Amino acid sequence: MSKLKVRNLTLGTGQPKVCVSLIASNFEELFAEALRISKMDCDVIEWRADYFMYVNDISFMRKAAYFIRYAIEDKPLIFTFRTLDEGGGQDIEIPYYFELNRYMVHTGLVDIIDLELAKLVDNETDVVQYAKKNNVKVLLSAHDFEQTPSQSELTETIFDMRHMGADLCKMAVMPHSMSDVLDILSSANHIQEEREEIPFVLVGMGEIGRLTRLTGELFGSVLTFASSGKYESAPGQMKIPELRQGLDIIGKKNEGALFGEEKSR
Ligand SMILES: O=C1C[C@@](O)(C(=O)O)C[C@@H](O)[C@@H]1O
Repeated sequence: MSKLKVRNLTLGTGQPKVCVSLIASNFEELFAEALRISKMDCDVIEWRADYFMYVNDISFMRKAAYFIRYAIEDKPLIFTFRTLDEGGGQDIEIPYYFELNRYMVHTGLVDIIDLELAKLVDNETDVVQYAKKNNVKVLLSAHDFEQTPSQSELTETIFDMRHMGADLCKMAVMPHSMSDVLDILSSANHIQEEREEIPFVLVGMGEIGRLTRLTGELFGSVLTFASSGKYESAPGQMKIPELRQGLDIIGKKNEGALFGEEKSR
């Protein structure tokens, strides 16, 4: 598993790190949720800004980001604006999508920006280079809420993301059968075996996809998303205690001799 260091956290060692999404529509809710989530047993926080009603006001966005950073202290923060096409809460104009991400990099308050691969393929932007120049990591993502693409499509998409400069590559898709789940896991296994240097996340959403949220230590996904207890940012997310329990059971800690590694969390 390839390693990616963000603040004091190293993704890609031991168990997948647990991320909770911060969802709020107004300032009052944002304050309350940021403080509540900051006390949870998670490793990373994702601000899903597509649920925030002031997203078109850049100075409000800066204030909101300041408050989140204050509340979560030193925890790594992913800035995500998820568009409707990919299961998000609202849309914004494409030029503003890039401007907003650029601006979040500029504030120095976020550690990772999540950019949708499809937006980068279809539009000219220097936001990836800008983030890298400013030491903000780039997560490229793709979502399919309808189906699970073939195993080779999953794998190739992750490789394409890496090729386009992603520090972290993520796909979340919808399985409808256990053979879809196996395709997701097989693709993950292939990526970890063939391209060990790529930090990635492959998620199967929905109830039957849950297995993929638990098996990162075995199949290479470096991050897993949990429900905040109040909101799920995608179907199939578990609450943190049950997710942690599952990660402990499925992880390698009982197989030290077999895997030849020390458990680390
Ligand atoms: O891309 C992802 C993964 C996710 O869709 C999930 O399935 O847990 C949840 C989203 O908030 C996040 O941006």
